[in-house]
Amino acid sequence: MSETVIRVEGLSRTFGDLVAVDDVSFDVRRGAIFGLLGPNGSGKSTIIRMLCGVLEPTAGDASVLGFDVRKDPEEIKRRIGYMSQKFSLYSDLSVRENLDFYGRIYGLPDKRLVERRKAVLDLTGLGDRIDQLAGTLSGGWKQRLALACALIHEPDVLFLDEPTAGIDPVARRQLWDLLFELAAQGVTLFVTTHYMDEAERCTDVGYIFMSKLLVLGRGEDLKKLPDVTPEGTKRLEIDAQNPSAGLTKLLHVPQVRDATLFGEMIHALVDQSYTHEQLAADLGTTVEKLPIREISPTLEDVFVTLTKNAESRRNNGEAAPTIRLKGESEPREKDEASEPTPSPPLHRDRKSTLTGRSTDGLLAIFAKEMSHIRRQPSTLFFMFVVPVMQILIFGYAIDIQIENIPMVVYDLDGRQDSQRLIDSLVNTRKLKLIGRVYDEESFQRSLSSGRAKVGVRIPPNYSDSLAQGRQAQVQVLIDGSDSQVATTAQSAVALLGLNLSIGRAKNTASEVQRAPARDQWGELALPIDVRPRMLYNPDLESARFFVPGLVGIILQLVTLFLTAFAIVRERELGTLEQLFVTPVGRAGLVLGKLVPYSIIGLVEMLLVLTVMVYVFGVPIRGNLLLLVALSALFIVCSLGLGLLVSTLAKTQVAAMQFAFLIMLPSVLLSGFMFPRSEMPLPIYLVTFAIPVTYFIEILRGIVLRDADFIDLIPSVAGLSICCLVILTASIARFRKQLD
Ligand SMILES: Nc1ncnc2c1ncn2[C@@H]1O[C@H](COP(=O)(O)OP(=O)(O)OP(=O)(O)O)[C@@H](O)[C@H]1O
Repeated sequence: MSETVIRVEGLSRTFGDLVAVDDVSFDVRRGAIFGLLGPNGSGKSTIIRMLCGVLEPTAGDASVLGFDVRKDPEEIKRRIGYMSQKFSLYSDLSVRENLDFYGRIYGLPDKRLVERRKAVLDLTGLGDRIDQLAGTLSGGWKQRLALACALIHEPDVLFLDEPTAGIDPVARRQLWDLLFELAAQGVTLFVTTHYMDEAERCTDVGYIFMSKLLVLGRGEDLKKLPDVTPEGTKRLEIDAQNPSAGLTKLLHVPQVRDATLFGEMIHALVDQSYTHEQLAADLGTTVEKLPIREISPTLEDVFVTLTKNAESRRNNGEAAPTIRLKGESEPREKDEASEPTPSPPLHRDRKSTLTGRSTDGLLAIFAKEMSHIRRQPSTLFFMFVVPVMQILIFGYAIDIQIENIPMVVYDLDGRQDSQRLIDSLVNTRKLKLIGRVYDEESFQRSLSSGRAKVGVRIPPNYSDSLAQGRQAQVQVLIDGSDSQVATTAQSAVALLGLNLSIGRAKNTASEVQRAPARDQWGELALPIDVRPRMLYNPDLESARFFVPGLVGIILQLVTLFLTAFAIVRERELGTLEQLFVTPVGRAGLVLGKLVPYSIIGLVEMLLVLTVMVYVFGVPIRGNLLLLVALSALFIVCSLGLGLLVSTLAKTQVAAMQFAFLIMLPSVLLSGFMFPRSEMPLPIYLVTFAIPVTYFIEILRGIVLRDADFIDLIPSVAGLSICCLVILTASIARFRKQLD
């Protein structure tokens, strides 16, 4: 008897209350083509996932090549190949890149990889298309590529989950020819399918219905089952003129136990005693005009009959035990003493660089990720051009220095003093004279139309009042609809009024020789001299304040979006599931995906800093190395956030929404736009949970104030805590999803 390669005993799997696989047992021998059939949702894929070591059984045991699916899933993954239901390779990589990626994932050394690549290309006939992008292959060729990738490491067992779904009959046949070739080479094939003709091609078949294995055996033996063609009955194929009408008639005939359409023919299970003449008469014709022949059942007949029987048994509350036919597929009696020993590898040369550590596959994933990035111009654009555009647009647009506020003057005095007042207003540079008006209505209208934000009315007696030492009143109307503009205008005119008044007061005091105070040179001076001095940003340029903060926001935006999308996209395409069936380690998977983006993050950071220094003229006063080191910490934190988003979002659209949800408070509450100290207490407390808050403090500290590490300890501590919490949460969630 041939060696057993897959052994399944009492295997069950539940998802909550749903029993997906119920007490299933079977054996598969080496070199067999074992077909598992069953309707949608009957549990076929769940069985495959358990056998591939990616889903833990709820009960029962299973082993593949002698390795227990619970204890040694990684050993199994190294030795099996898996081809999933839908195309789950990388569309933006070429045939060669896909093959090389899988080769490296399985740790094939370079020389071996070249040999194996050639072998699988020869087998699948893909050699001419080696540089074609996988996404541009037709359905049949895609499946060949999937098969080639699944074979690159010479697996002993190949699991194929509905490999021919959605491809044309010719491509289907060609794929089956390849499978026969593999079986002839000694590879064991485990195939699930809906197609009965494919079931006929299998050496052994199992039929699963509503999570239970109903029948198991060789196709030919199954067809002879008494349940399928009970004693005293026969199966006929009837070539009726009008098969549908004929079927309806036959279903009412007592001797007809069952009838169904097979293309243009009627297949009927009838009593042995029911003659062809009677049948022809029941169909309203004669036996000469009605070709009838006795046939043996097809596998479809077998499964349809067994399903009906199982349903009626189930309805009667009876158990439906698995029907097992003698043969290789029959499970052995469980023998505790003789635990199966791992089979010797079928293939000779299984050299591999796999270490069995969790970092296996890191380099392969890293290289693949870099290829994705290279291939996608939109990603490159998003990574390098968008940040520069953002910093330029935001840096210029977010300018809180308000100057040149439009002003109209209604000068009723029109003499030298009033002109001096107007000149002084313009000289503040906060106000810009856009016109003069000569009547009250025009004065009001220029404000109500929004043409001017400030209106200055100088009374007719302005010069006289000054000359006579009386108080001169000047009316200034300010449009308050934009509070920032209004406040600037208000303080500009108030300050100007005060300065002009002090000037006049000084002159008067000088004339009467009554100085309120004198400076050290004996000159007339103000009694109290307050001297404010601006540090770090003496000209109060808003670019200096905003641009370093922008660096932090842009860095978070790009790294967060890229990481979240890179992982969610892979999940959406099904390639992540495909990767889980390979020996790639968890750390290898996570790091392989994150490291490229952290490198990109750092490069991007330097790019944005360059724009900051050379375009906005904001020099970095502090230590650049310290800035880069702390930026690296922030990038790790941002990547962690991306990973977290990828564990929460199932689709790329959802990832986008989650990422925005994170970005909004980062922009509005981090102190980037509005000072945190002005926020209400509850919101202020929330700002401590936003990582970019600390990074903006660090950036402003190093860039503007030459802050050193000691100055930054509180921010570094805050950022480190955020980083730790986010990474722990995201890695824990990500790991759980891998299990
Ligand atoms: N991760 C899961 N969580 C919850 N239910 C699941 C999960 N995976 C599978 N199921 C359920 O288990 C049952 C069996 O699913 P399975 O995918 O194994 O069926 P299948 O026979 O392969 O169907 P198909 O031919 O459509 O692929 C289905 O009802 C399915 O909804």
